[in-house]
Amino acid sequence: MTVAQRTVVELQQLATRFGQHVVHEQLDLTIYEGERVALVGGSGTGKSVLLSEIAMLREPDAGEICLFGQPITQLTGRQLTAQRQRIGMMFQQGALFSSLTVLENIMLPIQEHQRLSASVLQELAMLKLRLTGLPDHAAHLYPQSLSGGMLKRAAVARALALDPPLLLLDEPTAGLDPAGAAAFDQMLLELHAALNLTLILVTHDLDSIWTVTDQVAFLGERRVLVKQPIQQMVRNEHPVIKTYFANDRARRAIRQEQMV
Ligand SMILES: Nc1ncnc2c1ncn2[C@@H]1O[C@H](COP(=O)(O)OP(=O)(O)OP(=O)(O)O)[C@@H](O)[C@H]1O
Repeated sequence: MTVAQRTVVELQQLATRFGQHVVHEQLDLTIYEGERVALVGGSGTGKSVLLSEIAMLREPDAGEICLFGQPITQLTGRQLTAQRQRIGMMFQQGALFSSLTVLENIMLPIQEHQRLSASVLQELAMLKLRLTGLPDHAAHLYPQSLSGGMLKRAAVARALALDPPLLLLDEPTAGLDPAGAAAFDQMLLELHAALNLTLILVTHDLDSIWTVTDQVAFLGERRVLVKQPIQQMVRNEHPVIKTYFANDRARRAIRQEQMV
């Protein structure tokens, strides 16, 4: 007997417009529990906007968004709050409060939703901090004194504060050096396995796509052209997809030849 995969995100016939500018039209996308999905596409194809619609930070102009099997338009206020807690979001610049320490930043969402003693709150926040591989002393630092890599880990720790099963990341490795980006990717894989997460990341980082994701959703022509594993995507003959991955194809072909 096959077990039906549970959908975490289902987008049906989505439209997004800014005035006359149509970003998405009749966009469909389904993401299943446990998937590690990259949202990929040319600049301006609406990847970040789509991520904020999935995060319920922006409403689409038409179409339906179902999260964890529930259409969000049918949710009451309390149900919406509950649904929001099931989504962790890491913004491109980290978006931590500069006046708070890393630990205080992580504690903030927990404080908003749960009544806990100060010591339990701190313990929980420390747990998230350690999960992302940050050293304990980072807890008491302010965001501006962190390196780029540490800042991104702190942002992930905060996104995980409420134990969300779905983690969204907007260009997580942008601005990191190759070693830092590779270490970050490894951390994402470990978090995915340890916490049974569903991951959706907007990224232009081809190394991240190959390392972290098992599915790639390609945005083009105002919709998701295709969702498939990267191994198939790089062989896709659609002209827009072919152009996007042209350099990657060449680079990896050379690497494989060198390995023979
Ligand atoms: N608040 C806004 N007001 C007007 N236009 C917007 C707004 N937010 C996004 N857009 C437009 O929507 C389009 C999609 O933007 P988005 O940032 O999602 O693209 P993207 O695919 O993430 O691009 P990139 O890869 O360059 O980050 C762009 O043309 C952008 O200018």
